[in-house]
Amino acid sequence: MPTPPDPPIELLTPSEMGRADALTIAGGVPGYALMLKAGQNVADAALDLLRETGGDKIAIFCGPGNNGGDGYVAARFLREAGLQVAVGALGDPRFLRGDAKQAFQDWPGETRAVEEIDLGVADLVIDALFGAGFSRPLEGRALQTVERINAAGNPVLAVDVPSGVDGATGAMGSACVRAKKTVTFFRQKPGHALLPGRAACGDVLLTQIGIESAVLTDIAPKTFLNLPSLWREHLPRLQIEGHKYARGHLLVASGPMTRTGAARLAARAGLRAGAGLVTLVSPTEALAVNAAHLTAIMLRAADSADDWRDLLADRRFSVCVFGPAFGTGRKTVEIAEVLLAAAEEDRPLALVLDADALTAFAPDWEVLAQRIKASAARVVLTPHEGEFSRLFSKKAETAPPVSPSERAPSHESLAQPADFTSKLDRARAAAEAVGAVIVLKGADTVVASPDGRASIAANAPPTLATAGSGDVLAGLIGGLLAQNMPSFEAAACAVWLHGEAGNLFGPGLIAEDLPDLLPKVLAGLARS
Ligand SMILES: NC(=O)C1=CN([C@@H]2O[C@H](COP(=O)(O)OP(=O)(O)OC[C@H]3O[C@@H](n4cnc5c(N)ncnc54)[C@H](OP(=O)(O)O)[C@@H]3O)[C@@H](O)[C@H]2O)[C@@H](O)CC1
Ligand SMILES: Nc1ncnc2c1ncn2[C@@H]1O[C@H](COP(=O)(O)OP(=O)(O)O)[C@@H](O)[C@H]1O
Ligand SMILES: [K+]
Repeated sequence: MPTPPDPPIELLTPSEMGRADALTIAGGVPGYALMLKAGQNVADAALDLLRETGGDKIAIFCGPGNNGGDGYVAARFLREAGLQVAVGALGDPRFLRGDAKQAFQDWPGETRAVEEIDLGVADLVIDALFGAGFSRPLEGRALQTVERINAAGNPVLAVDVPSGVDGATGAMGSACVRAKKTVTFFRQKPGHALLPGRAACGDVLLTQIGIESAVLTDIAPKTFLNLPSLWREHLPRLQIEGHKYARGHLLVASGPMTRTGAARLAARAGLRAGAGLVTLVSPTEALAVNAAHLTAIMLRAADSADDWRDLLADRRFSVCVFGPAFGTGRKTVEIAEVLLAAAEEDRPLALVLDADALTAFAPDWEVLAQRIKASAARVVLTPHEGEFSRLFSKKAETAPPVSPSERAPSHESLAQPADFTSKLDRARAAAEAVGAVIVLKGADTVVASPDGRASIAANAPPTLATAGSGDVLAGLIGGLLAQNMPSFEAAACAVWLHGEAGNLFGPGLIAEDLPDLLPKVLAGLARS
């Protein structure tokens, strides 16, 4: 029997996790049984860490909710395992309720105030202050406790999420615990993948506590880790009898004479990603410089929006990457409009609008949204944070649709400051408002689809922060779209391939290196 493919890895918001919990309890599993298993998993992870670092003294900081409850359970198991356990409570533990109260009552040791815990002697700190219920920036005693834990510098094991990190958004307010490891339960949360939360978690250990995956049918999560399991089944498959046109013909628009490199990077990436043919469309003045650098990639001239209209009369051109280093003037808007208008039901066309093509519309995102919605083209927009803010800085005249996530931005403007508004929510709201797949780039690139699905990538190395690497990404997306991969999956796949190529190369990476790493990354993907 062939082994079934790995399923996509869902990320559950704290409220979705609450539903998973509630459905499990409604199915007959006591809530305290879940907490016992969670606390046991924390204790096991603590024992593993101590085996690495040595020592037998553990300080556990327990908060006023069920995260604290997990802490009291772990304290009991660790004491039973022969360790010296000091427990500090934030808030009076006599006011604990429900399962956390039970856990406190079952803890046979002493409980002191957090301030009384001596961090100088602890070999390991367990942070069970706040988890899924963390709801506002830390202040007062809670803030002081977190700052004291960080300043002491002991290795920290966080329960569920490092305290101070919002599990839904990865945001932190005033401060958060810096953990060496984070033990979480059932499924990871967006806050484990989104920055700055991801950086505060250390290694994330996913453990099971008796919640069945079947509860996800009811919850229908729409956020996923960007891993091959999310898009593998949509990868292009070569046909024995296939010809190059069956793999799509990708156009990439070049900028003027002194700004041609970005398009060539995108074009080469598109070809490596598997587009059957790639044509660079160059202003006449830049033909010679482009011609001097191209071999397998073809070259055509187009200067005006009319030239582009004529070019697109050839219906074999199926995808266009438009924007890298193109210029932000009126002509850019006109050509984008020609591209969007060229798509018809019987003339499929996919567009990757990147860089200057986004800035040229800024701040009139509603104009872009109108054009996209009126178009039959499949559209992917690939802004980095700066381009996103520029494009979406203007207030909506008519309220755009609200984000499906629990912490929806207000939509006064889609480009909210980063505080407690998540990158995930902003990308989702923009995808829905514009009617295109949004790739909101960065170290935690979010790909959001207008249908509400979203992925978060956690595999990209910081070496990708190098000039031209975004152009390569745009080309990769174009190359996959050319082979008819669906837009959301193509964008997510390209983001993952881009990250893996960066990992494969290591230090010293420049954008030119990326396209030629693709064969190795693709071969590894085929083997996995
Ligand atoms: N769901 C599951 O399946 C399972 C969940 N489990 C565990 O439960 C955890 C979630 O527990 P939870 O819902 O009780 O929330 P939790 O994180 O303890 O915090 C709530 C308390 O903190 C307070 N508070 C919040 N922010 C604050 C701030 N900035 N500064 C000060 N106070 C603040 C808040 O006060 P309030 O906002 O009500 O005033 C409230 O008192 C989850 O992370 C996991 O570890 C496991 O046992 C296994 C099964
Ligand atoms: N710190 C980082 N870690 C991982 N990936 C990053 C980081 N910074 C940027 N990237 C990635 O590098 C690419 C940069 O794209 P972009 O900002 O458009 O650059 P350029 O315009 O120079 O091509 C994006 O894919 C982005 O996700
Ligand atoms: K915690």
